[in-house]
Amino acid sequence: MKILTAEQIREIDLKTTTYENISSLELMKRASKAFFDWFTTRFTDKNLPVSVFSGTGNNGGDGLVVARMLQKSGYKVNVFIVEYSQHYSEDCAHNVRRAKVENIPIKKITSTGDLPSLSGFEIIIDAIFGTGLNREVTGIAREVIEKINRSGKKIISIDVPSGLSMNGKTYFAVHATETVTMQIPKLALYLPDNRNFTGEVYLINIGLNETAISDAKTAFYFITKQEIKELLKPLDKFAHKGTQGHSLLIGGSIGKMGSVCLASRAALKTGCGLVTAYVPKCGTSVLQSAFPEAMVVEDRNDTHITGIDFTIHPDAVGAGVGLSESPETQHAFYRFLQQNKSPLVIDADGLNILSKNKEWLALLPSRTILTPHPKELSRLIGVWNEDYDKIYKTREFAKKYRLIIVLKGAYTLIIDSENVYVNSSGTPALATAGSGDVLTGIITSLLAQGYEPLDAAKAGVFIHGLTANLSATKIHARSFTASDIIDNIGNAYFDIEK
Ligand SMILES: NC(=O)C1=CN([C@@H]2O[C@H](COP(=O)(O)OP(=O)(O)OC[C@H]3O[C@@H](n4cnc5c(N)ncnc54)[C@H](OP(=O)(O)O)[C@@H]3O)[C@@H](O)[C@H]2O)[C@H](O)CC1
Ligand SMILES: [K+]
Repeated sequence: MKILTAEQIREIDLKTTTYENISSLELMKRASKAFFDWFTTRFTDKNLPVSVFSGTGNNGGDGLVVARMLQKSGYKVNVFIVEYSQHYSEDCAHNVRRAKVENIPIKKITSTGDLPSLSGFEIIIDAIFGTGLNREVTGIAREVIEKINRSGKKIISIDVPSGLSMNGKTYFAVHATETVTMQIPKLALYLPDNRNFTGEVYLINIGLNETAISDAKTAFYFITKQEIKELLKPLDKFAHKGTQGHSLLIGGSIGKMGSVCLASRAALKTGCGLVTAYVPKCGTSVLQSAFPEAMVVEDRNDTHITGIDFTIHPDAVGAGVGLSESPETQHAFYRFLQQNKSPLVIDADGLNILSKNKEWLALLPSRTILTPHPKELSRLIGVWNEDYDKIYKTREFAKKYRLIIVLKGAYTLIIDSENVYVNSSGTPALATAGSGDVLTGIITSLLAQGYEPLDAAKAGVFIHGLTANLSATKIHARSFTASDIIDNIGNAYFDIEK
């Protein structure tokens, strides 16, 4: 699914009205009806007093249409027009007139004295600014947003939280509980810096013209379940362990053997046929008892890896989990990188070793997958000012070394030399020890099964996140563990293939 800019969305609006011969008012009604349907399926108590804060543009127009629909269906609605401009868009002005005819309580807010008390409302619908925001919020609009943010009420933002910048850092905006955006994902809605403004983000279909959308060019994409369903290979009925790929996980050191167990279990649960773990001697009995399905090749050293030598021919390698950064391990890792030709995933200490030896990045096979969290990324590419800067620097880095970067976060990003993919699955429950080790195992397994690296990264990240969505009502987010991720990989496959 494409992620587009505000300008591109405005263009698609225009094309939709032209191609389908409908007015912009009709399109506004379509968008508002989609929001109304979303809202009324969640908030069924019509006695719940709702306040709609509308601006003077088309976002405000949406708010007014929604207010009219809510009142018509029996909800108690009050509209407050935040008159930050004397200029009303045509469609907004039309709906102000209609709302007055329909006796909807409307109050204009033009100065501080007009600020209403919010104590009587349970829900605030934020329709002050949408994607037309083009400068910092000041004046009465700022005062209203400050008051809304202090109210402690549930705030549902139409399209985007008012004040959210579409193409740079946002310093001030509505702190929405939920944001219900019109069909096209906007990058700003999925950036870590903006998490406090967007709340939970929902996409609603408003029937924009598909041709207009497909004509739009972008380098930003939103990974959807449908896309992953289409890229998953069917299981060959004559499959046997020799044909389903052989994953090799390299890592572990004294006290950090669990990471290799988790990565190895995850690899097998993701469907590869064979798993081998390359570990220091201290890890052999740990692996063999914790995860008997894995084969083990042990290093000559007891506590950490000092020479990565093996005779097997893995279809993919996942290296770095629990590896440690001891000098002998670094040297062993260097020699491994010099001779490795298998598709490769590098995580954790493997990334930190690369950060200390950046010239080794040139040894990585093309389309090697690195899976840093933001701290590990900053050690690789240096610091960044804000999320947009981070994305562009990461894409440059991916381009320079022909890599795929899986940048873990609330919305994990997958960045290669051209494009940026935003993962749509996952919950905060994934922020748990070993979650990254499991992701390494999942992606290594998909690589071993023959998926192209970019597909392996996208499917791996989506499946990893989906396990948390599927567990959300069964396992409390606080007690969701890395092993729960592994135990739910099969359920994720069922859910995707459904
Ligand atoms: N396809 C869709 O997604 C559809 C979305 N719709 C809704 O339309 C809005 C976008 O509406 P737009 O009229 O372009 O702009 P806004 O309503 O977001 O803003 C209104 C005007 O406010 C001015 N502005 C911008 N920044 C500020 C500021 N900081 N302070 C004061 N005023 C500001 C600006 O006008 P200027 O002339 O002053 O530049 C804005 O135009 C979208 O978000 C959806 O909610 C459609 O309803 C249907 C299709
Ligand atoms: K809004």
